[in-house]
Amino acid sequence: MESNNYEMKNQVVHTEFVDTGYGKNYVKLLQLRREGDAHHIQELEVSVELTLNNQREYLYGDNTDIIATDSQKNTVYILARKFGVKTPEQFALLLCNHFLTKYSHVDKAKVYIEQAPWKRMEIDGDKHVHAFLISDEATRFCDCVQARGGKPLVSAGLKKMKILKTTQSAFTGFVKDEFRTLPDANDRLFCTVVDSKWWYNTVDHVNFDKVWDTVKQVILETFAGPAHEGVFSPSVQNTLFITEKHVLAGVPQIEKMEMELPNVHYFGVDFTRFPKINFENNTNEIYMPTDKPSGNIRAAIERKHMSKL
Ligand SMILES: O=c1[nH]c(=O)c2[nH]c(=O)[nH]c2[nH]1
Repeated sequence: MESNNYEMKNQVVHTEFVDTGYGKNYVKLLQLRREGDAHHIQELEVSVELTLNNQREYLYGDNTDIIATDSQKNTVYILARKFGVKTPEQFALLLCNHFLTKYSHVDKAKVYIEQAPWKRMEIDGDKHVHAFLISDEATRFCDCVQARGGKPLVSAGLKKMKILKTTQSAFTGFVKDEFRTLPDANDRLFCTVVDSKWWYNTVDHVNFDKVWDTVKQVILETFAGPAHEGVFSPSVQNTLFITEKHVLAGVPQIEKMEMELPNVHYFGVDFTRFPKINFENNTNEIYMPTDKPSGNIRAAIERKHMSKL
């Protein structure tokens, strides 16, 4: 990065660039592919960022090297039209490769894509050929970063997936001191909003759609357990770690995974404060959903490559 000396109010300030980048955010596109009556859609929001090999536009107001963010936006549409969008990851790779090969003064290209969660409508149990419904179960996203001369680094993720279970969750045995008021909970509700991201160790022959579905299923199964028994969770921390372990065990192309799980609290309402009310003898349990504050638990794990000695 270029360094520069700037004289300001008779003082010379020495600075150098730590990082630069510019691009177009949130370029929205919908791809429609018609296969006879069967139509397929893919809606994406694409953000592009380029880093150039010099900073003359910042330093001197010299724009000769700037590939306008407007041109970057056009590139998104042109490449989608020319090559089609197969998966968000494949499209991010295509864009990074394009910017690095077309412009020799681009040092690094970064693309972030979010996919709109359209699902095919079902009418009378049949999948509709051309009608869709947005389902915000989870948001799929991916990231691709490629530096000149380097391999593309692709990560993908799943966020905003809210899940809840009503038993098989406990939290006991934590620090007992003068700051503690929370009692041990042997059986509590467990609700979280999954935010996860994983990094690929290869981009060759990866079925990105299949991996995304697999990771989502592993997260759900590790949280919920078998349909009729469930699985016990001693803490959010332990469930988070076991989920990441299962993902790395199940998908060899994933090198590293991070998750952030807020602990969305559901507090029991204290009905002993209403001594004059007769609540009958029933099984209604009433909780108070509390979105803030929430606990927040996060961890990232990566493969440890053991030497073969
Ligand atoms: O699973 C949990 N982990 C914590 O660290 C924690 N802290 C807390 O108050 N409740 C919980 N639950």
